[in-house]
Amino acid sequence: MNHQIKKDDNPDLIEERSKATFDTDAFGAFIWGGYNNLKRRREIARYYEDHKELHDTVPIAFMTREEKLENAYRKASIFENHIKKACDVNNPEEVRYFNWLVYHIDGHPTSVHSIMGFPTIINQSDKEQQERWLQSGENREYLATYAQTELGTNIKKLETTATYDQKTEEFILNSPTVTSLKWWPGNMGHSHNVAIVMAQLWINNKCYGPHPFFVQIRDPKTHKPLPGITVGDIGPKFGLNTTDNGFLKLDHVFPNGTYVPPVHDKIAYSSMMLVRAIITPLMGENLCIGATIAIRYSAIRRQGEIKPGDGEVQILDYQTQQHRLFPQLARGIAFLLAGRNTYNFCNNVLKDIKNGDVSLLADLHAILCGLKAISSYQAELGLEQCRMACGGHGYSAASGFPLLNSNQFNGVTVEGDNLVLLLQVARYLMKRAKEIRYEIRYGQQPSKPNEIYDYLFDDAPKKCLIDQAYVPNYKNVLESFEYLSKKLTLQAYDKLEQLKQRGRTSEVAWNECSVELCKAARAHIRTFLARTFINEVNQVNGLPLLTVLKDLLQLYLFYEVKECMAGLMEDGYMLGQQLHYVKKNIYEALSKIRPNAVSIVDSFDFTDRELNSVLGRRDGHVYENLLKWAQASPLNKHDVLPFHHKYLGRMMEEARQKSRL
Ligand SMILES: Cc1cc2nc3c(=O)[nH]c(=O)nc-3n(C[C@H](O)[C@H](O)[C@H](O)COP(=O)(O)OP(=O)(O)OC[C@H]3O[C@@H](n4cnc5c(N)ncnc54)[C@H](O)[C@@H]3O)c2cc1C
Repeated sequence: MNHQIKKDDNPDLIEERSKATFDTDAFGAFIWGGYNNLKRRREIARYYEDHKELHDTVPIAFMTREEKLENAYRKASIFENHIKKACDVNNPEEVRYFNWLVYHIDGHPTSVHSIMGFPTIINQSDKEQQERWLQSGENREYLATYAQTELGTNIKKLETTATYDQKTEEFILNSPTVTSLKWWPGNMGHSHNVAIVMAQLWINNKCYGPHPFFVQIRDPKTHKPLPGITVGDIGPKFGLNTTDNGFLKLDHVFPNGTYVPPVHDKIAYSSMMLVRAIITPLMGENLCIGATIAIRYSAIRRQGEIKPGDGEVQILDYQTQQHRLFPQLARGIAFLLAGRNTYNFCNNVLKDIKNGDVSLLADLHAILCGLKAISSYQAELGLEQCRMACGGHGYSAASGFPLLNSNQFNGVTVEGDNLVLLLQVARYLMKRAKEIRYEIRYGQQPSKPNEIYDYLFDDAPKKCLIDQAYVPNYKNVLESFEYLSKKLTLQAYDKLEQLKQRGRTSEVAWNECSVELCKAARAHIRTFLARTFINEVNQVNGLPLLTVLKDLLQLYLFYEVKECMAGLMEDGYMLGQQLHYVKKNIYEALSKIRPNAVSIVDSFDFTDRELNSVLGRRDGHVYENLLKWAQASPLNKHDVLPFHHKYLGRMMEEARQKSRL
């Protein structure tokens, strides 16, 4: 049963919705972690809808950058009055959802304080600092950005210095070179007045590595930059243009406070870990939003015939359209599920770290790096598929894709460039490979199961067992991923060791293996994503929902096998005939998903505000609203543009006069 059916909607959507073989609310509850969460999302969305002062005055696609910022500043100033009424402020998911509804996708002027600056203060300050800065930070008496990246430096070699002056007992922060300028921190350009600055700590001519410093960059009252601070916006970007990413030059600045070392040196990265943990479900959500827009539009768009004379078909009936869109849907769901799992894992490990237990830190770090890299990359490619699937209208801002996709572009870069992150996963895998080769497991109790990488130590079947069984065997597919991941890990390790034996330094050998190291990392994350999806589906009760989830899982798993078939086939592990079974499974899953496709995307329960797309509207009334959208364009405020006669008009008039001569 589809709960979105409404009498006056587009008849094609009503027809699609009436075919649902499962309950869309049950699916929604599965996706959002239970019926109560689904209910709370609806209540929060209703609150947002009922409070017009939180809405954009015009679609932001029609606003200049300054107008976007002013609109977001306006909302930020009333946000606090509303959030306590709209949400349980102790529930991060409710807060995130309300934020998303109010500010939507293009960033906003308090975002970095909430997701990076303030969490850093919470996680990395001592008791005295907390007394001074915690409550006031929560009240937003100040707004803190997180300033790590520099114009031209790499993280390990940050050039910003924090030198301890023994005489005055003060730290002096400095940007000694042009490349040391902080560049990119969100909201630093104009909105925030405090920066958590990562700087190399120098005491007595000895460098203690990068450490965070709490630096007041603007006067709390006048908001003018403080002495020694040069700060501003870095200019327009691909997306996120409602965020003022900034530059910062520090000229002998004295931050407050004394230095207290963290419980563990890795805790300095806890803010980044938390953000990475949030990124994967966000990537899933973005991809599901793109799939929702494209699938709904494909259900109302009729173009061409399949059987001559039978009339124009919905473009969703073309197998190519299904093959383009449904895997994005399945991947989006896989990221949502894996993201939810790792977010919980991350919070638990961060608690452990605070208590001095860092035993799971490496596992967490590797999984977060890898998931962030894979989910952001695949979401970017997938959203582009969704855009292309909408033809010409996909290119219009009315589709929502220009804003959605251009903002997605930052996902592969922020919080660590994807390739650099994959290489970090590979470092972790190389440690495991060494353990396998030497038959020892450093620092691990063999009795303590570790689902993330235990498979690397197990003996998987030497032959791929994918067959043409009527019911696909997911275990066989998972074993194939495990086989490939282990093979690529050991191959990369052996090659590294051989290169070192031939005299290469570790660093040079590493660089010469880096493409293969990234492949191993991708294979490890693919295995993790597949296992999580299988585990989640296995926990579902209720046959109608289970059936549709299994269709999506079937598509997900076999599509991923197809993506990595070269690796599976090159050593004869998988045979040509098995590839045939894989493709058969994909096509079969596409046709099973087709009748439920609109109901699946309806189950996400995205509001029109979230979709921000004329093409993806819930009611399916696309064409009349495309006209309304176009008419709202500021260009159409005038019948004749004010500068027309000055240029084009004059040009045409002069040409006409010349031809009369
Ligand atoms: C929208 C946006 C918001 C941001 N917000 C913030 C913020 O709030 N605070 C903040 O501090 N920073 C922020 N950043 C900066 C961001 O974290 C960095 O841009 C990102 O980590 C990549 O670093 P980089 O720009 O120095 O890229 P580079 O390190 O210069 O990477 C360029 C290329 O070189 C390759 N490369 C680099 N190193 C290696 C290596 N070791 N091995 C192999 N290949 C390598 C990369 O794969 C990449 O292809 C933001 C960036 C963006 C785009």
